[in-house]
Amino acid sequence: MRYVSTRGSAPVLDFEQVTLTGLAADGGLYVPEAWPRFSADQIADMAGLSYVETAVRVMLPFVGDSLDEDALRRLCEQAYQGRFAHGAVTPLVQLDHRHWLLELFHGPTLAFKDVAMQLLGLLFERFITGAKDHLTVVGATSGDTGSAAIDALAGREGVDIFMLHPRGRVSEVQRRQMTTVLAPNVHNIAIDGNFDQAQALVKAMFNDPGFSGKFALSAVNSINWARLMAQIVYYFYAAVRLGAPEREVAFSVPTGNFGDVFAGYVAARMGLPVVRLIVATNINDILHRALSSGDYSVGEVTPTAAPSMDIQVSSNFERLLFDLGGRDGGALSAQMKAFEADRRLQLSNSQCEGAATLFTSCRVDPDEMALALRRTHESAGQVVDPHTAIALSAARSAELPGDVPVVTLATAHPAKFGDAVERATGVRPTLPPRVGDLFEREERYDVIHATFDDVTAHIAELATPRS
Ligand SMILES: Cc1ncc(COP(=O)(O)O)c(C=O)c1O
Ligand SMILES: N[C@@H](CCOP(=O)(O)O)C(=O)O
Repeated sequence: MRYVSTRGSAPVLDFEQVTLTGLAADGGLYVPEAWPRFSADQIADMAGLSYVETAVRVMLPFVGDSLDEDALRRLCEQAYQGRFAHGAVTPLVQLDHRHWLLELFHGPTLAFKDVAMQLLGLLFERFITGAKDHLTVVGATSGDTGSAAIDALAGREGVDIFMLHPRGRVSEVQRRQMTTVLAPNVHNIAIDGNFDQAQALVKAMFNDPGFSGKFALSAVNSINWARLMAQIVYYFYAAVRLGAPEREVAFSVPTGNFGDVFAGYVAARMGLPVVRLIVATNINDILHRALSSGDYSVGEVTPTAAPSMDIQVSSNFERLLFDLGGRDGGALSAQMKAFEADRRLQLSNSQCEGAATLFTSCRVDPDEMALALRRTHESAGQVVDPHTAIALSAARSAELPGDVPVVTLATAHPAKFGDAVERATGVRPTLPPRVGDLFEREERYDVIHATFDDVTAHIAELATPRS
């Protein structure tokens, strides 16, 4: 399998290279040259498989010559056996005759990011063993990517991680999950700004030849293809358990950086019978505007009770536009350059029509989010987190064909957002014992101005240059 950049001019890479590279040299994102496709029989054969075996089947076509099947299986066993608090890794919970929750928060840091990050940490370890250069991982987080990446990489040989988070705009649990990890290779940076600024700084580091020439940079955000690849698995795992390939399934996904829902899009392109992907946003609704009217224009980022979705510029939307626009790297490069200059982009008719065949979007405001939290608690006895509540609200209002089952992705444990959950339901969710004495631990992080020069100077002081 070979990977091409959405902007058409970066080198074509294999899976190992793409995992270590992060952002493409032309500023684009890597995608597989073609989507692998499973037949209905191959999907039917996934019935009854464990999570690990499903993961091997789904990911094998993507890893090419970089890993053989046994090596991939060993990595999946290491990532998913024993690291997740539920034997099914991502269990399905039925809410009523039609609605299901796909619980993605049973990993070590209580959010869906663990599913991909546990594997990514192992892939980094395998691919950098024996490499001459020390890896400098740079990332931006609105709360969950940071803690999951730090858990996966803390203490690993040959890699340092620098994680930028918007100061005061993540929940206290999220912040502590990052800042109480005191391993010497972990460096937390709080910036005075929002997630979009943090993400723009990280992309600027990759795009700056001086900085990216000096350090062997890599990414843990969903700009890294390997992150998305690992997230495709749970769409197959859930849909097959609900009767795919004979039965169609819809998914509702709380969306910020468009990574999770793009993984669902890839699953559909691979042959999974996904009848609809519901893109649920909070009031930071650029994706809802883009999908409902073609208007992808950046507004202010407004802090909400679902802070991990307080995002306007959604990295992975570029991957969708590339695929929907006939995979024309030159044309997309021009479209994205205009977007970067003007902060607005109008989707073409073919992009709008292509998106409409699979995606539905919904903007959920704070009252609707709180109502969904309360109703889910009262009617199904389930306490969900604010991000999940947004997707549940969207799932219940979407118009869908027949009696197709609707799976809402439960992306975080409610205890990560205890205050918001308690306000809506009166119930204070407790942190599971596996996160231990989070509130007693010492915190360590640096506060840095959100400028390229300040942040890169700070990283340059601590990182190991290329040899
Ligand atoms: C709990 C939670 N839900 C939803 C999202 C949105 O996911 P994505 O950025 O992949 O769209 C995030 C952040 O990524 C998150 O942390
Ligand atoms: N919501 C994310 C933001 C980063 O998204 P990613 O999927 O691109 O890593 C977070 O919680 O950090």
